[in-house]
Amino acid sequence: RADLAVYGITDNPVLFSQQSFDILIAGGGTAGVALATRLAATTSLNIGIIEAGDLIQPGQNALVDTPALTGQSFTNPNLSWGFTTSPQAHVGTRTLDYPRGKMIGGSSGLNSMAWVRPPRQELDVWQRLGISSRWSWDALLPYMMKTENVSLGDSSAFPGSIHPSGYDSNVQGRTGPIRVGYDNTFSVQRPYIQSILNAGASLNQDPENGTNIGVSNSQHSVNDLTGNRSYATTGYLLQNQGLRNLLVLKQAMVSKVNFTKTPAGILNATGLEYSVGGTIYCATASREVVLSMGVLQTPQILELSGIGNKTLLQSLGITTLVDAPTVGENFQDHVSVPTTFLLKDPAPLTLDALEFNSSFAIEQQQQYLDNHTGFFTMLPTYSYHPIQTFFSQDVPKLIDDTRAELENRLMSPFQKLQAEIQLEWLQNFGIGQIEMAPFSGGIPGLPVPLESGRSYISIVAFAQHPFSRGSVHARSQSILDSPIFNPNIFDFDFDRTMLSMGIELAQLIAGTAPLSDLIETIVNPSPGSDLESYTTTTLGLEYNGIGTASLGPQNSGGIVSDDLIVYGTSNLRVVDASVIPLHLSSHIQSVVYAIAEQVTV
Ligand SMILES: Cc1cc2nc3c(=O)[nH]c(=O)nc-3n(C[C@H](O)[C@H](O)[C@H](O)COP(=O)(O)OP(=O)(O)OC[C@H]3O[C@@H](n4cnc5c(N)ncnc54)[C@H](O)[C@@H]3O)c2cc1C
Repeated sequence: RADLAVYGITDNPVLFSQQSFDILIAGGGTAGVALATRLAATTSLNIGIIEAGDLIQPGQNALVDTPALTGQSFTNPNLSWGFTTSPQAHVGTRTLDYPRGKMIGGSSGLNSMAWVRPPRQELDVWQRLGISSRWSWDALLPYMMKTENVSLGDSSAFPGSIHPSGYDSNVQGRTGPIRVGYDNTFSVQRPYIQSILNAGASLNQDPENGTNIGVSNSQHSVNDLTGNRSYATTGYLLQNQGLRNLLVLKQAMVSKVNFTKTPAGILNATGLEYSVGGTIYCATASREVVLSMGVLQTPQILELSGIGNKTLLQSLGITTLVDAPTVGENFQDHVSVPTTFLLKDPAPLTLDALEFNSSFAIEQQQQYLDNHTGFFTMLPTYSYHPIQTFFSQDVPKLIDDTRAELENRLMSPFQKLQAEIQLEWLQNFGIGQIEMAPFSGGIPGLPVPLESGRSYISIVAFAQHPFSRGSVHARSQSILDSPIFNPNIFDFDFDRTMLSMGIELAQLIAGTAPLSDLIETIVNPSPGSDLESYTTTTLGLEYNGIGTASLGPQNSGGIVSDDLIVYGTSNLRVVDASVIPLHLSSHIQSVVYAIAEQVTV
């Protein structure tokens, strides 16, 4: 097979349309870039990617590179799509921001870099949903390892940790494209860790080995050689720029998948339609088309291409090619609530000091430039806990209440099965229900504002297995109109209860020595305030959305088969976070990369 006439990265839509591709990928994000680069490097297939965002070169934008600046890019229109939810009925009609990466590398260039391995049980349970063991822990582990290059670093700073001597090369990858480091800069995280252990949490020396319960030295997708983010662009694409069978078109919007129909009525994807500056172009693929546009836009493009709920498509004036009522349904994400505590003066140095102590900020900037370490590389520590660890007395009532809530609901068989599994998990000591993450510093925008010149610790609780299910659907026939996105937050009271427990747990940790010795007072929620209204105004999503083009049998609501092919088509595949059927007690980028790594064509 001849190589492409042009390869690398281009912004020329005409040149792109003239190439002979075997495979076209819509969306050059986390999964899209990982998949394209692997396929191009290991096969002779000609691969094209169409990405709406730009290429951000290493060193070009500190908001992408610098760990401690994570969060500042979330609403930056040059880097993020900046989606907003529909008004949320159960939280006072609030709308919430929902950032998604808009650049080559997608959300891997925007995210908070937590690198977490999900637990074995939570992947293996997919088989109960009718999904093949091809997606089990044992099957995915080699790919989770293949994507990572874990650097041991100096983790002796972490209280109680035996790394690197506890490092297990049977489960940790050492040669993959994404550089992963252990945290090595701690400020108030250190007393926090001692306090959460003193409050009853366990220490986990080996969280990558199938059980992630307890406190461990956290990993992040940060390159310890540069102190910068490691992501799909730097790890996969820029390392493979010489591949003559890979071409990326940047700053172009995919607007539709083109199909022909076989005599048997099966759709055959022939290529993609895309627009640049209002002009429509087409590129063709002789073998297959892959959708990797992420959890909100993959279902949107399916619908715009005629695959979705027939009634909805009719209302938008779109001809239905495959009636697939569950496209865009089954959305799940973790929900979170923050607490903040004012530290006594003189306080330990926190990230707040970068704002009010200019000599410290200059010193840290220099350390970051010289040694690639220090406060500019600092990210939150995270840990996972079953509710039994801290709230065992509440579990029986919680289960009864949730069961009663479920009995009154109209649910699809797929949802019912998921809910049954989640109920069982409430009695399972190996399933994390609450993630706790301490941030060294205050969080702006909460009801009680930050006092300048003072230092804080913030503790955020994240519910890992909400029962609520949301949806995302096309708003119109145009890809330029953002989809209607309803995460349906707190549709189940269970989810609210989890966050109330999270606030209680944060207060327990902050009230336990040695952290308690450092704290002057709790600031948010303010003492005596109404917790329900506090949670309503301050809750957030964790941006780990999944499930909108789910793996699963077609007759129970799955959109893609075990090989990720969309039902009703012969060669349209979805490879991104949309295919994950049931939420995991972990951040998910490591799983998204592994899914892309596992695809063979
Ligand atoms: C703010 C934030 C923080 C997060 N924090 C963490 C974390 O700390 N740890 C963790 O593990 N996970 C985290 N996540 C989740 C994780 O990053 C994502 O789940 C994962 O990156 C999703 O990968 P994806 O391939 O599904 O989609 P993406 O990486 O989002 O890729 C989709 C790509 O498609 C492109 N695209 C969309 N529509 C079009 C179109 N019409 N035409 C052309 N291109 C298009 C987008 O621009 C994007 O590049 C976070 C996510 C966000 C957004």
